[in-house]
Amino acid sequence: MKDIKCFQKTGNILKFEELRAKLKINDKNDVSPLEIKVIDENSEQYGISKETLMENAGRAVYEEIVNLNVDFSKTYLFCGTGNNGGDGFVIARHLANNFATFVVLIGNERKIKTSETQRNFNTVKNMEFFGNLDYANILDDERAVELLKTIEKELENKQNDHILIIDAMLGTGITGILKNPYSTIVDYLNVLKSKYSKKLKMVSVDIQTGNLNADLEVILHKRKFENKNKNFVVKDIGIPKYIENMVGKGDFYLLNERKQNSHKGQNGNVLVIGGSKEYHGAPVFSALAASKFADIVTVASVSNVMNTVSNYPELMPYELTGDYIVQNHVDELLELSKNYDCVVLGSGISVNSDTKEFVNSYLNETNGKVVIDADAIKLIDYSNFKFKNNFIFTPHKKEFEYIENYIESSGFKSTVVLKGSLDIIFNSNNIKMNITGNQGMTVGGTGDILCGIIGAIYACNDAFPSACCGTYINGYCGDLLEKEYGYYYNSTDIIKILPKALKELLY
Ligand SMILES: NC(=O)C1=CN([C@@H]2O[C@H](COP(=O)(O)OP(=O)(O)OC[C@H]3O[C@@H](n4cnc5c(N)ncnc54)[C@H](O)[C@@H]3O)[C@@H](O)[C@H]2O)[C@H](O)CC1
Ligand SMILES: [K+]
Repeated sequence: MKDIKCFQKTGNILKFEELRAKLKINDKNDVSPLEIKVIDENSEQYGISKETLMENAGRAVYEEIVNLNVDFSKTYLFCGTGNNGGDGFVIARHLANNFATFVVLIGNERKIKTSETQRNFNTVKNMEFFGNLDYANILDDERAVELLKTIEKELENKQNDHILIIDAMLGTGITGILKNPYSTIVDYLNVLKSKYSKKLKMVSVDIQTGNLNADLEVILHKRKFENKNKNFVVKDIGIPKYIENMVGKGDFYLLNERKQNSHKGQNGNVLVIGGSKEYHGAPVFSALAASKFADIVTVASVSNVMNTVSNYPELMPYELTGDYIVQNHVDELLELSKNYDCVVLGSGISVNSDTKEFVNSYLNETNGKVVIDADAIKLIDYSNFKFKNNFIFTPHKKEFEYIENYIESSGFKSTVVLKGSLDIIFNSNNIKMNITGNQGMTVGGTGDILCGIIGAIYACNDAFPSACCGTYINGYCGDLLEKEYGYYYNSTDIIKILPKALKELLY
């Protein structure tokens, strides 16, 4: 296992708590299978390993079995090849020291899904070798029925004995309807349960498999939307609370997969609106960053910016009249925006009064996705502004002061990335922090790059995961560069290393 990074105390951690309190965001009670996958992955990165989680999970279920206070004459563990089965192997290890234990693996021994499950499976096999437990492998219905018949005989013959079935077949990884031999096993077990309700106890690990009529669900870490049993207990498996607040590699599971066999434009069209007579580099940084991820990136700006854009054939130019982007351009740019999945607005746009009018009219009228950065944040007339849910703001500390007063209002529907040594990403329902990045990133242009990356991801994804993953990627690029060059890198280096970061982080 890799080392766990130790966080440094920064002022932003207090800000995080303050914002969380203001937004009244509590820990979630019920989670989806995808959310649990994110938590597991981030736990590995920032807290405890998946192996330890599996050990804690198995141990927690074992303790619940002991709590039943029944002297089982035999315990059977039905285990799948995924991590739910892995939890089952851990339980078997604990059970076998106290009860007659029989482990059943459903599926091919060579197709065990993860290293942590494999490790626990190997131990079970060793225990079989030394006679500490019994083991059988089931590949089809026929073998399953044969074994279930022997269990039925035991229930018939031994009048006063109790038998325990542990369901470690499938957990959060189940997709679609139950396949054979699982469905045959579940149906048969349900028949046995109805015939021998007193003598047979069935306990499900995490989630009961299919419509298994379990006596108890021992749920791990948090309730899942799939948990249906009236009898359940939620067991802690040692995931530190802060993990759920961290952006990590697990968050990338929340992004849509890049479309295979796709044609141009299906993986995002981004329009960057920014730049002015004075600032020509900023929108180009945003656009170049976006172009590493999106299919088509256009820069709409004034002629001065077009000169810079023309050095990069990967960018499409759209030239506007005059020296600044102003109110006169509103209709034209609203029309142009309709051809794009996401607009990145603000880099280098400057702060004159005509531009202010443009920014306010444009944001008032657009219904599209917009990432709002830099000067655009300063120019908004907040007293007449709607924080729409398709807006992502990317302010630094000073720019955030414009927004902060509005976040408690019920009309606050936007997503915000508050940049800092510890970035805080939030909307009205979620809040997370990101710790990638380093001092080298104080160099000019990193903010422009950040909003470009977020815009490109947002073109094909939801706002909150886009904001989280974009922020993580930007800092991750800095961390890759720091490893090689210390703090001696600039924004062009970040853009150059972006493809490597994307390759490493996207699933
Ligand atoms: N934080 C936690 O809560 C932890 C939970 N743990 C346990 O891990 C499982 C989830 O494990 P995973 O490997 O993702 O999935 P499964 O074990 O559920 O199996 C997936 C496996 O099953 C096959 N499959 C999927 N659908 C079907 C179907 N309809 N019919 C038949 N077979 C199916 C497919 O091959 C999949 O690969 C969680 O529930 C917990 O028990 C960790 O141990 C600790 C942390
Ligand atoms: K299960």
